[in-house]
Amino acid sequence: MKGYKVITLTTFLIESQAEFPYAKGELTRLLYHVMVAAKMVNKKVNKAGLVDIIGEAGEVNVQGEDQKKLDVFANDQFIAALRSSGECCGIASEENQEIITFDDDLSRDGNYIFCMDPLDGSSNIDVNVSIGTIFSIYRRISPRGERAVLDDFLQPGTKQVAAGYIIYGSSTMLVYTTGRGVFGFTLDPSIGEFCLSHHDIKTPEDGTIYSINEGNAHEFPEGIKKYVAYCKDIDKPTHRPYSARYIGSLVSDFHRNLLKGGIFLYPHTEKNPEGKLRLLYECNPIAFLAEQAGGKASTGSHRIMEIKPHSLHQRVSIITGSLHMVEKAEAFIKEQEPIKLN
Ligand SMILES: O=P(O)(O)OC[C@H]1O[C@](O)(COP(=O)(O)O)[C@@H](O)[C@@H]1O
Ligand SMILES: [Mg+2]
Ligand SMILES: [Mg+2]
Repeated sequence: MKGYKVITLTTFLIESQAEFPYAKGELTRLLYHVMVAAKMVNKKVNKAGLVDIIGEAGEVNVQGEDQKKLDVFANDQFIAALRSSGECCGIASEENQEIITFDDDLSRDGNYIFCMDPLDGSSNIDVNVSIGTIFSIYRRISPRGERAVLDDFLQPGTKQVAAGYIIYGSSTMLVYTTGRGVFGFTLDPSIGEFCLSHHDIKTPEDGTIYSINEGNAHEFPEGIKKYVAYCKDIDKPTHRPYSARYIGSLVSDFHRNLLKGGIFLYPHTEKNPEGKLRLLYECNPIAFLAEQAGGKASTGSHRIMEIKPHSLHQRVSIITGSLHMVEKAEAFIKEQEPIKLN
């Protein structure tokens, strides 16, 4: 039987580390523990209907959302794995109001902080639609050995040393970047290993898929309304109308568009005047991956990764995906901006 060349994520992490002469293996160990937590969550997700992981946890999180049992389970798994890595001195999580820091000396000496959306696409958990985990890693700015502080987390996305997501779908994949391209690993259940399946992913500069929740269309800013209308126009030479695809899990919508070409938009609306998605653990990691794959990520007018965060759970508008499609959407938004008179 024709097999495939097995390059496991563990091997890949170790070999990539060799490219950094001064590396001490700290980031490798941290990413290794992310992989371990992903496997734990994957095991639960795969049998979500059979085990007691469906439904509400009975708590409301800092976002005012009802926490799902799987939100809490994933949060706990990642916190435990990151702690035992000894490389992580603090965590910002969608499910926790404040930053999580550790008392043990080993973790306090950790050089990295971790921002995470432990379970993305919560509204899809109970209906067997793909969901994910999103993460972003920074070097701390506070001194090693001390407790991590809020400022360690309020760094612009350009300071990320690594970012990625795990998608729990028809297969389970871990996709990440350390600023040297984007790589995808698929979990092979028969050997329990994430194996390299997508080398140096590049997203097409143009695509024919647009992803936006049109249920909010009446609240879209004018520029977004115009861009969505443009996507629906009939114009053969430019392959329009584009196809509308919206899963409602950021990870899954982004992943599809990353591979096929496309654009994902979640603009600000009356309901969410700042936008819905969170800068630290949804938009910044997605933006880093998009840019590393040759795509783009903006608020419509500003590069997401240049935003200086002011709070842990800050929300922003996001437009991300294929380069030319994002530029087109930005042009429609610019057109609608009031002309500034000097
Ligand atoms: O239901 P809406 O308003 O379209 O929002 C869907 C978006 O909200 C999210 O579910 C928010 O993430 P969480 O599930 O992690 O809270 C995104 O995954 C998704 O893109
Ligand atoms: Mg999310
Ligand atoms: Mg979430």
